[in-house]
Amino acid sequence: MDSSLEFSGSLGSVSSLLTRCRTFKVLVIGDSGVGKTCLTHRLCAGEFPCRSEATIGVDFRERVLEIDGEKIKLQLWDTAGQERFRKSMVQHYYRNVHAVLFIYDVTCPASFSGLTSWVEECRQHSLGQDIPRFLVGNKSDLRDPKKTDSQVSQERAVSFSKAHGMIFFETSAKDPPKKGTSGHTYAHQLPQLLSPSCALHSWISPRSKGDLGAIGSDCWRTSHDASLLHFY
Ligand SMILES: Nc1nc2c(ncn2[C@@H]2O[C@H](COP(=O)(O)OP(=O)(O)OP(=O)(O)O)[C@@H](O)[C@H]2O)c(=O)[nH]1
Repeated sequence: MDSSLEFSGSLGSVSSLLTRCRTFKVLVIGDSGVGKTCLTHRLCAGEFPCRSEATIGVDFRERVLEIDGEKIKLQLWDTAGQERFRKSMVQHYYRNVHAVLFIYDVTCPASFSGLTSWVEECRQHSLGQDIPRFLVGNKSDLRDPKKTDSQVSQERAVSFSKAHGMIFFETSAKDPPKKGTSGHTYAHQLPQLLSPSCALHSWISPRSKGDLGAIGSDCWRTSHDASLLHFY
């Protein structure tokens, strides 16, 4: 082989090694129909899908973010909410997870009550307390300030998130909220919520490898850009 070709070939593989980005696995769980597929689609494709069917097993969506000059790949695992579509795959979901999003539908109190079984599933799969957890109330575009009884109040969600060491926010995969509602954060801001500049940074940074114990939700809260988290 021509030696110059050989040389440029090896340079190519070195550069592909250098540009390979670190990948972070984010597990998305919650009852069926709360909008996990739509949210992950919004985050990765930037739009609300015109059609969405029940997820069978798991779907993967990826988004590359540049954080502190480094390219980071978020790999979102959109898991099935229906028990019959999860079956024996569940243990694979929990392997090497970097963060978990617990999703509920703000207009469906049953999906909020269902969160306890998702927390329990995490416990059964020995998810460490150092793994960042987010509580996400989806479909805030459907929130009606006049129908408070049939919706999940933000106070209730804040209290749940505190009890379980989660960061809470409401969002909509679809539309902005109606006038008169508050506390909304757009879905496309979620990558920032997961960004190393708030918490993943200290977590993934090689120099803080020995410091995992210090990375709890309080640390996330205080280091966050407060404008993204309307409740804290
Ligand atoms: N208005 C509104 N509808 C939404 C929103 N997100 C999802 N939906 C609708 O809710 C329904 C269920 O959405 P999916 O994303 O398929 O729900 P899922 O949680 O992935 O459901 P499974 O795959 O069964 O676990 C669909 O009809 C969506 O169009 C939202 O933010 N606002």
